[in-house]
Amino acid sequence: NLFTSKDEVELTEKELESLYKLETLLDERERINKDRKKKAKRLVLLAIEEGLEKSEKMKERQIYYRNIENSACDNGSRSTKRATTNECQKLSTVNEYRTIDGTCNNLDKPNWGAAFTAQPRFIDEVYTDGVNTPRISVDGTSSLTSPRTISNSVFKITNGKKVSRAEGFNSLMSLNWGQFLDHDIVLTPTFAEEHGEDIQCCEDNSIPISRDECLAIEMSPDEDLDISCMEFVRSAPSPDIQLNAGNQVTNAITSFIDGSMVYGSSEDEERQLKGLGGKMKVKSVSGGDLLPEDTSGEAFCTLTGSDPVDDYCQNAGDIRVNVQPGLGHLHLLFVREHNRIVDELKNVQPSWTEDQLYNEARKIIGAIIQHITYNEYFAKLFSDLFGDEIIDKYDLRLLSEGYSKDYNKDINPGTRVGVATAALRFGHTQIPHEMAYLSNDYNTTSSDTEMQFTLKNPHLLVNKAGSKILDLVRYMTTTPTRAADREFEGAIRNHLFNGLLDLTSLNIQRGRDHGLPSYTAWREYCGLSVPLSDGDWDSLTDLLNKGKLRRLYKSVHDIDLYVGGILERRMKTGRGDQSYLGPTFACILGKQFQNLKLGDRFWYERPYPEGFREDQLQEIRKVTLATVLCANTDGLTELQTLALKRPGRRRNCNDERFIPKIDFNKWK
Ligand code: HEM
Ligand SMILES: [Ca+2]
Repeated sequence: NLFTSKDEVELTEKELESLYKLETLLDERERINKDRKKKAKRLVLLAIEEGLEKSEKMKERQIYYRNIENSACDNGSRSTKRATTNECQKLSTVNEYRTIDGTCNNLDKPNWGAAFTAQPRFIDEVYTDGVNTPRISVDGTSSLTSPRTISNSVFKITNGKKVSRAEGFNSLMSLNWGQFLDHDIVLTPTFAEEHGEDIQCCEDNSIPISRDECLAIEMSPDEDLDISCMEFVRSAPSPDIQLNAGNQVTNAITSFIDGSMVYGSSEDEERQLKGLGGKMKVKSVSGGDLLPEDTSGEAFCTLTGSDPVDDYCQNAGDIRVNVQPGLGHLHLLFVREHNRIVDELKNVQPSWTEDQLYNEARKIIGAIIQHITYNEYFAKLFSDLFGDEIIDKYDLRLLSEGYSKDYNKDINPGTRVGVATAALRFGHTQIPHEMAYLSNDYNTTSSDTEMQFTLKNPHLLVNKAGSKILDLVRYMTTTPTRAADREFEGAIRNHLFNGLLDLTSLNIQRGRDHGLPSYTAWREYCGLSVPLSDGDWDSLTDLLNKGKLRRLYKSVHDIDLYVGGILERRMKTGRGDQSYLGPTFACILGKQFQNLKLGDRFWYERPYPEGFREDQLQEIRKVTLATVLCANTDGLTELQTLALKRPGRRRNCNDERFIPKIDFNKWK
């Protein structure tokens, strides 16, 4: 106790007044919280009767996941296979290598982080009926403003031009890395028709169709697009649904940062992708090895038709590989690196079997992806992703030598709903207006392809039998990303996948679909200041555009997490630069990536057998994205040391002072 009777302090009148004000404010806040809780409880009680009925109906209905029949489900039926600790103990490699579906990572909780489990939450779901009906305003009666109206008001480019501001310091590789990482930790399946076809939620782009699987988006009065209904299919409920809880959604892939987008998240996928001799399957063409062709005909991919020879749909460990060429390139890069590592290992271990080569190469690839993510993506971007405060608070710093002893089997590594549905989607602000090639003088850009024409279309990557990859890599490592701000390019805000679709509207609606609590609940969860009343807009000093928000939402407590998170002022890094993220998204992502580090038994800094021998670990610690790019890009002779940043100076790929190489003799 600071105030003992001896040194009791006499307060001035002004100080007394402030103290009194503070006490009143605190009382007021407590009352409001009590009221809010009471209101929420009443809603849940009201919903129990009607809601339970609905939840039963959802469970009974056969659920068909889009495009993933071949992975964890057989013939479209749901996989209910779950691992047990006993089964895990019987696996011969349980101490050394990850399973393909992420089971048995945690030996007490063998399904934590595994594919096809329910996404855990940081904060409980909020549904109006306690089950699956999207939330309404906290006033208890008004519905929330349409996501598209919000998008048109706050996410549109307003600088008079069509293109948003460039960041200047970060290369497009950083955009690709964010998406590649996202596709390692989460894939949320949506409903689909019985045979996998897309569900339609709007008739002729104008009239919403009434189906339980739909939440079509209403267009706004000030509309650029000539439609009055935007497609939106709801996420499929998780098989792990609890009778008396709200709807939960599924993660179809492993949450762990384990390279599942390279190898798949099920044995079936793995079998399809594995080649001979421990290597991954490739399509060998004159420009080098490319990703294998999708033969299922179900790839999320449309070819342009004008280029039938230079176009094909790729197959990889994650079904989203064809979403954009920069993402597809990273998939290809790590398949090439896997195959290169197998050759290196064979040199030093000529007697190893196919399986030994495959398993060890897969383990090294997983380690490299973890290392690049925490070392370069989180910490070395100009403007760190989180800022140093978050890096320290959430143990995100890597060791430069020795082993990590931080593994904690009580930490659930599962990708949280708030991460997948909102925080990690910050990356959508960085998407550029166009893609192109850059020639070897680093000056001449080929004619640009507007971004919307490169989506779902791998042409720029596979063009001319792979011989344009070098030009694409030059473009990706040199061109800046768009700023991580509130502006989103028309290519994704009006013409996503070259259609009439708005990614930011989808993000907001997905939050409501998944029962995400509103922005202020997340601030409270993160220990940040919270508005004291429904009308306390002034307390949102971290947000820009308060005026606009006031027109869009009835109460400060109605703001969608995605909207609040994007509009928040960005945090400062230790050097005084601006980081990428505001405090709320930084907190959500900080916690998630702490869980993915401390809750992963195979975290690469752990000792052998889960991790590596110490001398091997030192080799992995040297690797940068530039190392991997130099080793696997035909004709690339020089590159900056940090490929996620734009080049200051380019270094020779063979200069190991700047672009180090793994010494595989350590695997002897
Ligand atoms: C050209 C680039 C990109 C395109 C076209 C794209 C497109 C999409 C689409 C269509 C969705 C699903 C939206 C929905 O219906 O809910 C999505 C989800 C998502 N995106 Fe992106 N995205 C891109 C880049 C990125 C980047 C750079 C990041 C992160 C840094 C990112 C993070 C996410 C996350 C976390 C999800 C949720 C995944 C899930 O739960 O299944 N995206 N994106
Ligand atoms: Ca994974």
